[in-house]
Amino acid sequence: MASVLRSLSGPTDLRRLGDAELTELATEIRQLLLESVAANGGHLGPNLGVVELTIALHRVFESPRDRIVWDTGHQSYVHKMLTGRADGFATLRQEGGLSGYPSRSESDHDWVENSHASTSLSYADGLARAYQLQGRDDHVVAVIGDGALTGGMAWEAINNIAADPHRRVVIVVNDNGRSYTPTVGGLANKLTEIRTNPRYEPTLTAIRERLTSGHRIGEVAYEALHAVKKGVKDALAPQGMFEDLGIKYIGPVDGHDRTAMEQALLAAKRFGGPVLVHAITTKGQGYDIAVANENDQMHQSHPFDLATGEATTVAPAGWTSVFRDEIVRIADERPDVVGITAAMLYPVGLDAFADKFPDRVFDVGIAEQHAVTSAAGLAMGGLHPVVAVYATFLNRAFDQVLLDVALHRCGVTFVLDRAGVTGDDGASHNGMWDLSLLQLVPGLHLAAPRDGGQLRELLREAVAIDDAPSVVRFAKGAVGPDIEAVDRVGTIDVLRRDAAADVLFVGVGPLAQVALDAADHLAVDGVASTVVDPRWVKPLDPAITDLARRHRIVVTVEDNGRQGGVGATVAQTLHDAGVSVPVRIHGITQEFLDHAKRGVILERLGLTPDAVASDTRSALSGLDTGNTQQG
Ligand SMILES: Cc1ncc(C[n+]2csc(CCOP(=O)(O)OP(=O)(O)O)c2C)c(N)n1
Ligand SMILES: CC(=O)[C@@H](O)[C@H](O)COP(=O)(O)O
Ligand SMILES: [Mg+2]
Repeated sequence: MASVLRSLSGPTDLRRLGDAELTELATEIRQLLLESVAANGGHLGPNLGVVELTIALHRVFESPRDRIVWDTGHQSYVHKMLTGRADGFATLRQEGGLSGYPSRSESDHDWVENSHASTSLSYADGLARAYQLQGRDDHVVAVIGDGALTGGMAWEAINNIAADPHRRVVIVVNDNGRSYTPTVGGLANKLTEIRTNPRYEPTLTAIRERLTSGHRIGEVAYEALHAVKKGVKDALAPQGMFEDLGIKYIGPVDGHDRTAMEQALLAAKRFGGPVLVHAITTKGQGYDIAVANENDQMHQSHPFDLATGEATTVAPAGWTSVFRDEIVRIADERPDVVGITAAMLYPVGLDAFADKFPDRVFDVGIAEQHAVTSAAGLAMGGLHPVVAVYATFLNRAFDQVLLDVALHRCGVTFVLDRAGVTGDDGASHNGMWDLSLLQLVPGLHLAAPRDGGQLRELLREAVAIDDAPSVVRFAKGAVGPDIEAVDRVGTIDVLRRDAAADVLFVGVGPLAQVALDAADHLAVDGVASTVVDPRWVKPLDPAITDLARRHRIVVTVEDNGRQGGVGATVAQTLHDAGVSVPVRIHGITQEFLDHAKRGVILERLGLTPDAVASDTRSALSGLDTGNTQQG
């Protein structure tokens, strides 16, 4: 690793560096970002875009006494390098290595680990209120992207922060005009105007020259200029909106001009009340291949070749690509079907639909709550919306699913990508909640396809439901070969049927293959099994009770938290039907999982054929000795 970065033991060392060293530091940081993300994958574009901004932040503010909160946290690599963790970047996002997001166990400089967007300003408001009550004069800084600023929570926080002229919160808007794709919405349009309006700077220069060239140089002229400048700026950008709310606006500032950033941040630090610094940056700055990448400016990269920017590991056709193709076929047949994305058009696979039917796919920004309730509105208006989000991000819209969609029996289909263990992005990204949360929603239909063929079939069954919410959830990454059923009982697929079977395996989604392989392991010991895939895990087909009655034990396997998941639902269903067959529930332990590869985590959780077979063997022998332990 290079010299200036190596010489830093923490952010205070930044203040002894001169301009030349600081410029060299920025170069070295970019080189380390490129090397470590090319090797490990990660968020290249966002971090290349905040190099100067982060250096300026840590020179002006005194972390950790001053709290710096990163919204979403995917752009905190530079912050990590400047707070003593540059050496760790060889292990970025690896098991036991550096997390790709802030991590309290890594550093006292890190505060928020949740990578769900739009939360930073609420943390900042809370921290600042605490400081006010304790009479502390420390500073709170929240760095929020233009994308995250489209999230509803951000505006709830702004409403509160602006309420008190003494609330010492510095909001740094990192405005690069992009989430993955260009950020959308009225606010984004105004921010875009200020970034790209050629009139803005020459107009101000011309006014300043005219006013200062006349005889009225001095306060009056300055005030006139200031009033006109503000007038011009108001015409171009929403900072008047912020100031009208009670938040001082500073900017727009070139976020790659470290000196300008430091001046703006110093002014904000001295302001002593709610203040917003509007930084204009470029995602991918310093790596032209990223800047030129139309899809997402290398927002989230797999390991790649530095020379070409091309991924070095070609990801096999995944679940998302199956959905991407099938939703276009459905859209061809069903003019009432429309798509909704929360700023993730490509990652959720709605891009092909949007290309073919641009008027029928809506990007609402990072606004999942709005997405869900506006979908209810679309359904009430006679359309059939398909809301495509990552499973974990639906959590924040649970109330909207429950009471805006289900209560009104709206025909809305939710497609949950990245359901189950995702791994690399840490605890807040695993889609381990939906099979539990959605079990609570009256009337909702919930499907977990085991392969691509079932995804296509279940998606069609879902969009055919027009009087209730329907959900289809699938995992991150590669999709296995289709698993043929030997029979179908009600909505349940029978995948294996041994004669006089002792064990009934209930394999959910892609873990149906784990159940099949575990049955193979047991067959070697002479243990016979039936393996079923419920397909619709809600409502669970009542045939499950008759199937269970004919076995000595039921073993469920799912890629969701154990608490309240499919296994728990099966156990409750059997209990309610008076079927006393013991149930072994295999799922994700109900805890926050540290980052690691999906396969490593599944192994650690015992969601493998060996582990499931071994547990089943001991459960069966327990039955033989009279120990009928549920679990
Ligand atoms: C609630 C939620 N929805 C979606 C995402 C996925 N996501 C991660 S970063 C990102 C874009 C963020 O854009 P912005 O805030 O402008 O930050 P930038 O990457 O441009 O620095 C999105 C949509 C998320 N993290 N949280
Ligand atoms: C930060 C964020 O929420 C996403 O960018 C996340 O990294 C998703 O990654 P995948 O799309 O690779 O699952
Ligand atoms: Mg952005």
